[in-house]
Amino acid sequence: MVSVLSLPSSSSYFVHDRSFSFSFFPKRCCQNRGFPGNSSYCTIKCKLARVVDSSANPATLTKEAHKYFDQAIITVRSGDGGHGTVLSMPNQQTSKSQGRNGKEKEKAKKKSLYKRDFDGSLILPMGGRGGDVVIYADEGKDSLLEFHTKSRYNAKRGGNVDAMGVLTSQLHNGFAAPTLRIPVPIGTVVKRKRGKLLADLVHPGDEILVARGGQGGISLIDTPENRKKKMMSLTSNVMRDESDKVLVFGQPGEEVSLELILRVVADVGLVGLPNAGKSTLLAAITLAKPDIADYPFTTLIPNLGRLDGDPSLGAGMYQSEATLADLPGLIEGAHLGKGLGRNFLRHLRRTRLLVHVVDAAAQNPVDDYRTVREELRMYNPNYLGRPYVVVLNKIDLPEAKNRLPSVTEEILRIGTDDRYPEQMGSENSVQSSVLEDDLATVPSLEIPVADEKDKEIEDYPRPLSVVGVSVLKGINISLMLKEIRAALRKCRDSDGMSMNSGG
Ligand SMILES: Nc1nc2c(ncn2[C@@H]2O[C@H](COP(=O)(O)OP(=O)(O)OP(=O)(O)O)[C@@H](O)[C@H]2O)c(=O)[nH]1
Repeated sequence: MVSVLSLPSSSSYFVHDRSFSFSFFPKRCCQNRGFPGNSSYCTIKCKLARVVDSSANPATLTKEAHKYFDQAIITVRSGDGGHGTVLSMPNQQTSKSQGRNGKEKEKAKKKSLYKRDFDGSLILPMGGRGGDVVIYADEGKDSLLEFHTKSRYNAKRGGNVDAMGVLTSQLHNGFAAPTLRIPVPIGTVVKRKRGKLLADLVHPGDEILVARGGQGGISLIDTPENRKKKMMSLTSNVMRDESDKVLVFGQPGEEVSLELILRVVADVGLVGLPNAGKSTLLAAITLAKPDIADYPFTTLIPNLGRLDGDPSLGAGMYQSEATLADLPGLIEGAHLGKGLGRNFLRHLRRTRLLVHVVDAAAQNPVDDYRTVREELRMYNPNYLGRPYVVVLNKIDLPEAKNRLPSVTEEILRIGTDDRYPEQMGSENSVQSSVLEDDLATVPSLEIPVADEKDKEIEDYPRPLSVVGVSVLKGINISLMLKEIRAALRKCRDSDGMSMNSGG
C-alpha cells in the first residue's frame, strides 16, 4: 500500500522500520526539478509494512492454548499437473542404418514399435497428475494447535514428460505426485472458509479430498509440412496450430481456504464448576493423566480418557466401553463467554451422557449444580434433555459427608419424571446437534429451540441417579462406575430401539 504524507520540510525524519521505502524531496530540490516548491511542505511516499499477526506467535499459542486448540484456518493447494512435450518423429535413416545383421535389424524394428491405441493412433506420454490434498482423522492427534504455526500446505506438482524432443518407444508419462495427506484429530469438522460444510470426520480414517491435483499436459507430434498428411492418418495427437500448445502445459492445481473446527468425540461429558474434581475423577477411572491442581481452570483444553468395559458382562464385553471428556470448568455467565467462555460448551454436543460433578464440600452444592444446569440451558437447551448422572464429590470431607442425604434429596427433586426428549442420546440426535451453530448453511440440521428457551431447569428430566463419592480417596468409586455404566447401557438400548423403530 502506498500512503502520501505531508510533513514540514524543516524537520528531520528517521525511519526505523527497514520495510519503509520513501522518496523525500527537500524544498530546494523540488524547485530545481520544476515541482511547485513554494510550499513549505514536501511529500513523502512510503510503503506501509504489513502488521505482524501476533496470534501466530508460538509463545502466545502455548500460553493461551485454550483459545486456539479447537479452531484453525488453513490454506491448501493441490499440485499443478506436469507438462507434456512437443515431440518430433525420429530420423528413419538413422534407425535403418543401425544394424547390419538380422539380429540388430530386429532390435531396431522392436525399438520403433511405438505404443499405439486400438485404432492405430500413437499413444503419446502425458505429464504427471499434480498431488491431491486430503484431510483425514487420525487417532494420534488431539488438537488443532499446530495449524496456527503452519497454516499453508502445498501438494507437489506432477512430473514433466522427460523427453529429448524425439519420439522413442521408451517414453514414459511424467510421474504422478503423491497425495498430500493432512492428519487432524477425530471429530474435526472441515468447512470451506465462510462457506459450506465439506465433512465431519468422526471416525478414525475418515477422510475428505479438499483439493484435486491438476491434470498433466498432453504431448504432441510436431510434423514437418511435407509429412503432415501421412501423420494425420496415423495419430489424432498431431499438432495442428499454435493454440494446441496450450494443451501441453499441465493444468494448475486448486487453492482453497478451509476452516477446521474440532468437536471432541466422547460418549460421556464431565461437567461442573472449576475445582469440583472432574480431572481427578477422570484420572481415577481411566488411564488419562490430566493436570490436577487446587486452583480453578487447571483444565484448559478437554482431556479424554477411555473407560474399560463392564467386567460383569463377561470376557467378551470386557473391552474399552466409552470415552470420557473432562471439560474445563464452567462458571456463571460461561454461555456469554465468561471464564474460559462458551467454546467449551460446544464440546458437549457429541456426548450422549453427562456426568455432573459437584463439590459437596462447597458452600452451597445445590446452587452450584443449578448454576451449571442453567449455563447448559442458556447455551443449548437440548443439553438438558440428555440423560445424566450427578456425582457429589469430596465426601471424605466431614462437611460434605454430613449433608450428603439432604443434598441428594434436593437434587433429585429438581426436574420431571419425563422420558429424555433426546431419545436417550440417539446417535442421530447427537450427530445432528454437533453441527447446529457452525452449519447455519445446512437448514436440515438446525434444531428448533424456540419453545425450549421458555423452559426452566425444573421442566427437564431428573438425573438417572445421584451418587456420593470421593474420587481422591477412592470412596464409592465402584458404585459410581456402576451408575455410569447403567446409564450408558440405557443410552445404547434406546439407540437400538430408535434404530429398530426407524427401520
Ligand atoms: N478432599 C478431596 N479433594 C478432592 C477430591 N477430588 C478432587 N479433589 C481436589 O480438588 C482440587 C481440584 O480438583 P480437579 O480435579 O483439578 O478439579 P477440576 O474440576 O478438574 O477443576 P478445573 O480444571 O478447574 O475444571 C484438587 O486439589 C484435587 O486434589 C476429593 O474427592 N476429595
